[in-house]
Amino acid sequence: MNPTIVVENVTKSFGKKPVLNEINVTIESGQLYGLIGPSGAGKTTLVKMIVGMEKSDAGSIHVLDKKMPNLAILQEIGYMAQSDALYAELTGEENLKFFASLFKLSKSAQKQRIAYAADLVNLTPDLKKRVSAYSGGMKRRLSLAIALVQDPKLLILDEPTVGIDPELKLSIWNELLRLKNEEGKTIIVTTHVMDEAERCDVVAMVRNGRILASGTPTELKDSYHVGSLDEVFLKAGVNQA
Ligand SMILES: Nc1ncnc2c1ncn2[C@@H]1O[C@H](COP(=O)(O)OP(=O)(O)OP(=O)(O)O)[C@@H](O)[C@H]1O
Repeated sequence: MNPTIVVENVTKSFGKKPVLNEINVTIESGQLYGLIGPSGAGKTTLVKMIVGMEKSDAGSIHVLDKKMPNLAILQEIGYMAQSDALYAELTGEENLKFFASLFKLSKSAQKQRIAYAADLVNLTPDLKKRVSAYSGGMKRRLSLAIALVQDPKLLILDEPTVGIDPELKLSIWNELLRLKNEEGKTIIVTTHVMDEAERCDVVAMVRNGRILASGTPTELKDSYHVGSLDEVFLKAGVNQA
């Protein structure tokens, strides 16, 4: 099977500021792929390009064999952005219904998916409340539920667990692993947190718009002769400087 995502020689600047430099990434079907790096490294810009929301200056991106941007492929992508794009005057349930209606789902499948997604993020008791009355963490959880609602082949989650308490964070990670292992979903997660990176099949360490190193967590630690991904990041950064 072809890889789900192929990013080739992608370069991007905003004005005169280079943000991504010659990025190459291949993500296989059914892989949980982590993009890890400090604030401003370029992770969000890269995932926005994979989704088709930003255009690269050079290079190409293919998702499920289609060159991005491609409107039809959006049916296959569940995207959770870093800033919540929610309708504040609608309830949580109405937001979920609205986003579910954008996808090819029957009415009964829609109902089932909304119940599943709301339950996963512990929002079922709050579905009838308006989003304007939600806390920051509740809005993050609703955004994650929206990304999952259409049952996409590919999940792209930009810092999905920021502002979420440890217990729920653990259950979300367990569900991501289940979606990968049992349903064969391909998942991209961006994170600042190394313990989340440890759970990924493959990790790419991003800094200053470049990929410093990539591989499985074990491969990375072995090749840098260190015991943690934090140390890999530090060593890889020194090599770049
Ligand atoms: N629309 C834009 N216009 C101008 N500069 C931008 C724009 N979007 C991002 N940038 C700049 O691009 C760089 C990379 O930003 P990006 O959001 O991709 O980083 P990130 O790794 O996702 O960071 P964080 O973890 O804080 O979200 C930053 O210096 C940011 O200021």
